[in-house]
Amino acid sequence: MLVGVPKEIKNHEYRVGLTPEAVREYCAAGHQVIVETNAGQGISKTDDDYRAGGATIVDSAEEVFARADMIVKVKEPQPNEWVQLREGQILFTYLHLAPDPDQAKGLMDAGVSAVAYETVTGPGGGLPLLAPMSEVAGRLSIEAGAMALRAHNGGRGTLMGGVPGVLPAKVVVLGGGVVGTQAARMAVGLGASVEIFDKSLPRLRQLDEMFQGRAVTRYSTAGTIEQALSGADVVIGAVLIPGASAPHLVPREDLKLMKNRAVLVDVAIDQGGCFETSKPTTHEDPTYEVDGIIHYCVANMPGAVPLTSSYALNNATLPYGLALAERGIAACEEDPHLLPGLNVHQGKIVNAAVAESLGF
Ligand SMILES: NC(=O)C1=CN([C@@H]2O[C@H](COP(=O)(O)OP(=O)(O)OC[C@H]3O[C@@H](n4cnc5c(N)ncnc54)[C@H](O)[C@@H]3O)[C@@H](O)[C@H]2O)C=CC1
Ligand SMILES: CC(=O)C(=O)O
Ligand SMILES: [Mg+2]
Repeated sequence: MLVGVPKEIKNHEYRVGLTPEAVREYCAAGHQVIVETNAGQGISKTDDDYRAGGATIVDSAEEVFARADMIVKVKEPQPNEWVQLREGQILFTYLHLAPDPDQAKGLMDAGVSAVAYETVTGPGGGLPLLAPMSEVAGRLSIEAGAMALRAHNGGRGTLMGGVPGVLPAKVVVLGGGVVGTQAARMAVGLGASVEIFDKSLPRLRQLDEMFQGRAVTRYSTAGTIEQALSGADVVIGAVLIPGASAPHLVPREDLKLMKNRAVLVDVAIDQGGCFETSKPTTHEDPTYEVDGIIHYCVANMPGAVPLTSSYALNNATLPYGLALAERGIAACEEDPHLLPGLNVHQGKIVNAAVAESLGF
């Protein structure tokens, strides 16, 4: 198969769909890979590094989209990319279609077969192609929250770990999955006081074991979340219902329960966000304020640490990408875990949770 890698074009997105090492694996398996010139610039990989892996470098994204049988990307295609996709072509990337009907329509109109990283499932449960970026974003969320708490950034001016004689910040984590666990680990490491909320009792039990009292767990209801908001300096939004738009766990009226200039970091923004007042922001202008509360809602957080993120992503996507390159879209029919990844095919949304969430 001819596999194509365009340079990412989303705001401050420096990751790349395939690393030179991954290109080498595709080529060793008998595939050809074309890479847009400078696609690896954000991870300090040159065109020569890609050539050494076996790739052919082409001058434009247009050429990649026109020639490749499968496009491997990181972020959802942007409007000028939708129109270059075509029937019979495979797109393998993050899509997050549930809160994005315009993109869904663009991909349906293009006729492309689009496999979304975030809805591929794992043999032991979980979302193996979302997990590595959730690890990155979870860890980054505490750095983002700590930065936003600083006075010159509009925040309350609380230091995460406090100092002897002064209380640490209180961090409330909504959702104790991959993002939430990594966020809690970083917050605990900085010495913050940490509460983790989830709806799954088995998950809360695992977290209780894991943190050994350094973070406390709470069952997630509207009432318990309201109680936690009043003391919070930073709230991390990390819930997920796979394929669906995130539930709004904090309505606007609850912002008044919070301390002035506290911070909300909505990692779940790519699924629409779990705070009513969230709207996607970019690395260029990551925060805004509503009712005295600072909101950080960057939808491609791992793009800020592209070296770590591109390698972590490729480690997870490589076997699935190779299967698609080998067997085409039939690989989805043959693998019950890759099948839920197929979101768009022959002009239709074919993942039930995504279709339902879009109202299609
Ligand atoms: N903004 C960004 O750059 C990035 C965003 N993400 C997003 O972060 C979100 C979380 O991802 P993961 O941690 O991998 O998901 P996950 O599936 O590992 O964890 C989600 C957790 O939320 C819990 N949950 C569901 N409903 C809940 C409720 N009402 N209250 C409390 N907990 C609830 C689930 O039980 C589960 O433990 C996703 O939307 C994902 O797309 C992930 C990576 C990067
Ligand atoms: C998961 C996702 O949306 C990201 O890594 O940007
Ligand atoms: Mg995202």
